[in-house]
Amino acid sequence: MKKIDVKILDARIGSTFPLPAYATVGSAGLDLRACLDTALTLNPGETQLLPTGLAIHIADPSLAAIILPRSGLGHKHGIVLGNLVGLIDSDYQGQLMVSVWNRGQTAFVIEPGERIAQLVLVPVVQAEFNIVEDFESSERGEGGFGHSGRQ
Ligand SMILES: O=c1ccn([C@H]2C[C@H](O)[C@@H](COP(=O)(O)OP(=O)(O)OP(=O)(O)O)O2)c(=O)[nH]1
Ligand SMILES: [Mg+2]
Repeated sequence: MKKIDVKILDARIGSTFPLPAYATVGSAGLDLRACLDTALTLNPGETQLLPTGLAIHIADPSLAAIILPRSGLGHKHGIVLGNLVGLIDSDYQGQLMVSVWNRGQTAFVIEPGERIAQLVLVPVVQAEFNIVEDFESSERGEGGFGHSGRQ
């Protein structure tokens, strides 16, 4: 398994709150916890930036991490991400932050240490632009945005 440097910024991580870990052998995501001192009420429509108590340094430019909502929180409680998806650059060394957005109709209470989102490591290809006048033609060409219909 790939090793990634992590700094524990809040002493509760690794003691009161477990360090993020894959829940099963096939898990893609590592759950991130809300490093809060007290419970936080997120009112309908409200967005808050929450600390996770962790910093990672991915270091390898061919990797990044994305922060995704947890499906249960998103589907059942309307708790998703204010930025929809978070992207963690391989050279970012600051605290992992989670923008939580209550897109639902009822207030939701986030408890200290609650798992609020998940982190997924993904491969990245960095590309440079090669400027051309015309592309070699493709089957799709410029068709897009539903040009092939719905069925
Ligand atoms: O949900 C998120 C999204 C981003 N970040 C951190 C890691 C990322 O590498 C950095 C910058 O994110 P991004 O490039 O998406 O934000 P920006 O608005 O373009 O800020 P910047 O000007 O710092 O690049 O913020 C988080 O901690 N959580
Ligand atoms: Mg940016």
